[in-house]
Order: sequence, then structure tokens, then C-alpha cells
Amino acid sequence: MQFNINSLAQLNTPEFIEQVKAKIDGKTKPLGALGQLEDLAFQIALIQQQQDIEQPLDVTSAAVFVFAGDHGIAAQGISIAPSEVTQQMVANFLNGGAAINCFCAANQVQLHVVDTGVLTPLQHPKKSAYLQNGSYIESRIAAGTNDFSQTSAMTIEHAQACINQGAELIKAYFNQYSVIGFGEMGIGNTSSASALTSLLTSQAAELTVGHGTGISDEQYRLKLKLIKQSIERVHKAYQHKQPNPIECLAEVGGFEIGQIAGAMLACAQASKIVVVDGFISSAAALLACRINPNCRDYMVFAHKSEEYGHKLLLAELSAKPLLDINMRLGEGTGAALSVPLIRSAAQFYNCMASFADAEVTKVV
Ligand SMILES: Cc1cc2ncn([C@H]3O[C@H](COP(=O)(O)O)[C@@H](O)[C@H]3O)c2cc1C
Ligand SMILES: O=C(O)c1cccnc1
Repeated sequence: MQFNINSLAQLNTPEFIEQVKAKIDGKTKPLGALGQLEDLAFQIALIQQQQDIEQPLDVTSAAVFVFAGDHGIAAQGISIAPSEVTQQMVANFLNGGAAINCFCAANQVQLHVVDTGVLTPLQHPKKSAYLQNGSYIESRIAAGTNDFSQTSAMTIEHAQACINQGAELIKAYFNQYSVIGFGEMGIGNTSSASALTSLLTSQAAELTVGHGTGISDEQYRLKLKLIKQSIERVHKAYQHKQPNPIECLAEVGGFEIGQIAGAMLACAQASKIVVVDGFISSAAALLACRINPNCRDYMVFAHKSEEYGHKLLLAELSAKPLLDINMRLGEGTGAALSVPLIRSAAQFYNCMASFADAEVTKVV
């Protein structure tokens, strides 16, 4: 699938960009006093207004999509939990009992759960009702990936299918939401996200691997060893040439990571605000940016995860997240928490008086 995404500089003229800056600077406050909220309002205006300064920013309707998938590498004991927990947590999301449910409810954010390849398909008494109302979406590629420390996580065809299916499924929601956040659930997926980050950036595993859900130091050493082993395997297979992004996804990725990347690309193409959650979502965001760099302009980074490799990922994406509150959960929790900040940025941009309107003496 090809994505036709304009950068924000392509979408807006330099004159319009100056107009947006002047509008923000003209509000009744000292210059720059709203900090990152000003950058956020600026970005949203360029995404949404597209040359029409009178058009109000619209960020009322927001959703988080949690993409779930299992990982063969989990069998190596590199997480605190076994793979079954992925499916159990999917049921927890549907029953309303997880952290992401609480944060969505607290912040008027809709939640959708996507099965991209959980080991065993969900058994739930209300499954067909959830499928019908769209709170649960089946977009399965296979029953979990292969253990990528031993062999490719998936075929190239499956990697391509991840991008296509993610892009396809999210389109059905474009008329409902202007803000779309991305979260994930998949035991073992910090391993996949770390290996993918190493492959995409050519950085050593020591810089991308962390303690995930909170593994012991012994488990960490095993995780690092397996990820290093997988990177060597890929380098050998590609004869030390850089694999392309789809090949990286096929070698060490996950079905949920690939579908998130595809959905992010489709969202950018449709001028949606893409909210990136923590470490794993950011690895998917980097993959999306390697496929089409212009999608970076549509991304808002919700929070800085405690997961060690997130620092490198954020630097690679030149991203400064909105929140830094020591979280390391995933599920889209950071994305849901950032929605009130996004709404506040749009509100000040739309409604705050200018010095001229309020007859306040302009400060310089
Ligand atoms: C009960 C539970 C709920 C979670 N919710 C998110 N994750 C997070 O932890 C997993 C990644 O960490 P690792 O690579 O160490 O397995 C992902 O499922 C992620 O969403 C959870 C993990 C657990 C155990
Ligand atoms: O930041 C994340 O996305 C994260 C960190 C640890 C475990 N699961 C998710």
C-alpha cells in the first residue's frame, strides 16, 4: 500500500504559518507562556485549518485503539507474565476493568480493541455484540508471531498485510474522530519493540533493551542476549545490508506493532491527529516514519515512558512528549491522559482573547 502524505509545510503556505504564529503570540499572555501547549496548538492548526485561520480547531471526538497480539519470544521467559495474559487483558479491556478503561472514561475518550493475532481468539459472551458496535475489531494475521530470536517473526507477506490491515480498519472511524491515540497489549512486545528500534536505527541492543514489565536482572540478561542474537541473525540473513522497514517488521516485529504503523500512516494521510503512547507505540511510530517520513508531522507524543529504550526512540523521532510522570504501562494509557492537554491547547487557540480584542496593552 502506498501512502500519499503531505508534510505540514507542503499543506500550508509560509504566509499562513506566520498567521498561525501571530494568532498564538497575539493572545493575552506573555510570549511563549503556555509552553508546549503553544507548540501543540500550532501543530493542530497546521493539521486542521489548512489555510483557513477562521476555522476552529476540532478535537472534541477522540479515541484510543488498543492493538493486541502475541509474541513467540514470550516462551523464552523474558516477561513477568505468560502469553495467556494478552488474551486475558483483552477480555479485561472489553469488561471495562483495565487502566486504559479508567483513563478513557475519565477523559471522554472512546476505546476500541483490535485483535491482530492473539494466540487463541477471544471467547467472550458479548463478543458478537462488541464486534457489531465496533468496540472490538478482529484483524488477525496469525496466532502469534514466531520466536524472533530463532527465526523471522513473520513472513514478508504478513508484514505487508499488517500495514494494509491497520490502514484499512482505521479508515472506518475517520468520520467519528479527529484525535486518534494508539496503544497496545502483547506479552513480550517490549522485546520486539527494542529489536525493531535497534534494526531501524542501527543502534546496539544495550541502548534499546529495558526491563519491560519489571523483569529481574537475570531475565534482563537473557532478554539482551536473545535480542543481540536476533540482530546478528538478521544481519547475516541480509548480508550486512540494511533491511528495509517491512523487512525489519517481518524479522523482529509484532502484528500489533505493524498494524499500528499502518493505521498511523492512514491517519496522517487523512489529516488526523495521531497520538503516540509509550515505548511500543513509539517503535511503531518510527516504523511508520521510515515508511513515509511525512507522517511524523501529524504525531503528538503523549508521555515519556520509563522503559529504557524510549529515550533513544524519542531522540530519533525528535519528539518531546507532553507528560513525564514515570509511567511504563502501555495500553494507550499515556495517550488517553494527553487528550485533555490536546483539548486545552485547541480551546486556548479557539477562544482566548487577543490583546486587541480584550483591549489589554500588548506586552513584548
Ligand atoms: C497484567 C499486565 C497488563 C499490562 N498492560 C500493559 N502491559 C504491557 O506489558 C507488555 C510488555 O511488556 P513485556 O515485554 O515485559 O511483556 C505489553 O503487553 C504492554 O502493553 C501489561 C503487562 C501485564 C503483565
Ligand atoms: O512504554 C510502554 O509502552 C511500555 C513499557 C513497559 C511495558 N509495556 C509498555
